[in-house]
Formats: sequence, structure tokens, C-alpha cells
Amino acid sequence: MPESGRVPRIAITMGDPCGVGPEVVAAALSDPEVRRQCLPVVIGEPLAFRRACKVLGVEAEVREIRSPESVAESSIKEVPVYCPMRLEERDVEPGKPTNRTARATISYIETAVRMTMEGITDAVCTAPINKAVLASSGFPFPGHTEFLQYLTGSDKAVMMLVGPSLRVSLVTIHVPLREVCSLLSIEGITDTISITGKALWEFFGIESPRIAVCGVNPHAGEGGKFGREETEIIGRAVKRASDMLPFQISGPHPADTVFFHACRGAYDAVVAMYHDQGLLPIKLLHFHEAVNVTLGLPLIRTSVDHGTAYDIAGKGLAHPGSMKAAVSLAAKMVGQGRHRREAGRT
Ligand SMILES: NC(=O)C1=CN([C@@H]2O[C@H](COP(=O)(O)OP(=O)(O)OC[C@H]3O[C@@H](n4cnc5c(N)ncnc54)[C@H](O)[C@@H]3O)[C@@H](O)[C@H]2O)C=CC1
Ligand SMILES: NCC(=O)COP(=O)(O)O
Repeated sequence: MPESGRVPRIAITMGDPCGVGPEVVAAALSDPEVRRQCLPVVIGEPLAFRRACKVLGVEAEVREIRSPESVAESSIKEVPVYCPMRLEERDVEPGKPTNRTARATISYIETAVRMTMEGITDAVCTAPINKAVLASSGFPFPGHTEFLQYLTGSDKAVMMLVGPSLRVSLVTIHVPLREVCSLLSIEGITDTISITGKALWEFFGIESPRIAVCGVNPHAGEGGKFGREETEIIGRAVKRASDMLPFQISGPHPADTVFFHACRGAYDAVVAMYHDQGLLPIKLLHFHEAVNVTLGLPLIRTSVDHGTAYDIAGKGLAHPGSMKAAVSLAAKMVGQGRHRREAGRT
């Protein structure tokens, strides 16, 4: 449990050291506004972090710490870096990941989760990993979300993308499109709505969340003419969730228009049925501001909305906006969660 009153401590994983992770982390932590909000500790390879600072022309007081607990001794000006698995200069070439960098990337996530579960840090914020690279090194999880669910022993993890004018949660995440309909269930959709509403209340300060649920077929099935998932599954889940939960839940809405209304303030979040249905509108609107948040875990986790971007890694071209927003949102969620707990309402 985080200590009440202390500045939020955020464990920031560097992600794939051969991607844009080191650069966006270095750039985010050079922003005085981000530093004002939290005490960061970078979990990753100091060589990659120093190289990123150099490419960006950032003068950071990098302090390598030997144990996670030493983060508490860091001054506000320093950037503490903890490295659970050392790499060499030749391992961290931009755009050239190896099995060794894949193992290191995984160790950063494991370490950040352990530190946060032990209360050394208050939240985890992750820079991007490359799923294909991790998979080819034997990593059995599709992405962070599923790995975090496993590491924390959680029943269900929900991916939510948060942008300035839109929040979107996903019912299915990293699965082939052709499998989506067979994976939709009344229970799965109801749970996603429930986890989304609770998070809006606990971490976003929304007293009575308004949640719009998407259909999956054109025109939300057009009364069964273009598919029956809306009548047989999604509509029933909306009804069940509305009966059970203290939120304003509506749907199934045609997905081609619901985001237009949501980003103009009609809803606090949209529940989308599959990855690209939800991520397409948010990336279109907010690619350099949106944050990926994992809900349903016993810890706070935020992340960038973009990937490893090997095509621009090491060149100082990566926009740090999503990383800044991810660190900042993690700190805000720590504060809002404390506020709810102290009011005795969680
Ligand atoms: N949070 C995470 O760990 C995420 C990881 N990924 C993974 O990243 C890998 C690469 O995925 P892609 O689909 O190629 O997406 P990507 O986001 O890495 O790149 C897509 C395009 O956006 C550009 N781009 C990405 N981030 C940018 C930034 N900060 N500033 C400026 N331009 C940027 C890239 O140069 C590229 O042209 C995949 O393995 C994917 O699964 C993707 C999204 C999130
Ligand atoms: N498109 C979001 C994404 O791929 C990030 O997934 P995760 O690694 O946070 O599970």
C-alpha cells in the first residue's frame, strides 16, 4: 500500500532498449512539469538511457542504484536508474533487438511489478515492448497486459486507452479479428463494463460514470440483419450490467458514430469489442497524448499508446507526448486512489 502523502513514486520500465523507449523516457523525465508530479525510478539499462540523453541533448543526473529500495534516497534532481540485468553496448543497438535484450526487457517489467507490489513504488509506467521479438524469444504472453495479469494473479485485466477527450476500454485485446465474435460473452462484456466503471470512479474521480457499449457489426447489427451478436450477447450484457451496477450504461451503439459523441462529452468511456475498433479513434485523435492503462490489477499501470518504432529508434525523432502523459496519469491515479481510500470509500 503506498504511503499516504508522499510524492508518488513511479517505476518506469525502459521497455525494449533497442526501441524508442529510452528516448521517450529520457525526454519525459527532462520535463520539469513531469518531475514536479512524481519521483521516478527508471528500470532498465543505464547505457541505453545515457545514450538516449545524449541523442536528445538532455543533461540528466543519472544515478545508478544498486537496490530498488535506494530509490527513497534519491534527490529530486536525480534520475535513479535500477538495472536488474546488465547488457553491453553492442546489445543495445537501435532497431536491432536480440534474445538477450528480450530477456532484459522482461526483467524490467518483473522488477517494476515486484517493487510496486512491495510498496517501494506506487505505480508502474511502461515504455514499449516489441511483441514479436518477445514471442520469438519464448515469452508466452501476447503483451504487457496479459503478463501483468499473470504476475499479479488477477482474474481479469482490461485495457483502457485514455486521451484528453476520449476513454476506450476493450472487451477483447490481442486476438485475431476472425476470433473476436467467438470470444464475446455476456459475462466477459459485463466484467469489462464493471471494471471500467469502477476505475472511472476510483481513479478518475467520476461519481456516476456514463458508459457507452459498442456493437460489433455494422449499424449494431441492424436488428439482426447484419449479425446477431448485438441481440444475443452485447444487448444482454448491457441489460445485466445496468441491473447490477450503479453506472449509466447504454448500448449496443453503432461503433461508427458512438466515438463522435463520446469525444464531445456524451460519455465518460466507450467499451469497444476489439482492439482496432477502440484504438483507431483514439490514436486518430490523440496519438501523442493518449495513455494505455491496465484496469483490474491490484496496482496502477500506465503505458504509452505507441510501439517500439524501430524505424526511428536512436534518432531523437520520437515524440515523447504519450510517455509524458503516461507518467503524469500514473501520478494522478495514485493521488485520486489515495483520496478515495482516505475517504473510506473503496
Ligand atoms: N505499450 C506497448 O508496449 C506497445 C507496444 N507495441 C508494439 O510495438 C511494436 C511495433 O508496433 P507498430 O505497430 O509498428 O507501431 P509503432 O507505434 O511502433 O509505430 C507505428 C508508426 O508510428 C510511428 N511512431 C510510433 N511512436 C512514435 C512516437 N513516439 N513519435 C513519433 N512517431 C512514432 C513509427 O515511427 C511508425 O511509423 C509491435 O510489436 C507492437 O506490438 C505497440 C503499441 C504499444
Ligand atoms: N495496442 C496496445 C498495445 O499493443 C499495448 O499492449 P500491452 O503491451 O500494454 O499489453
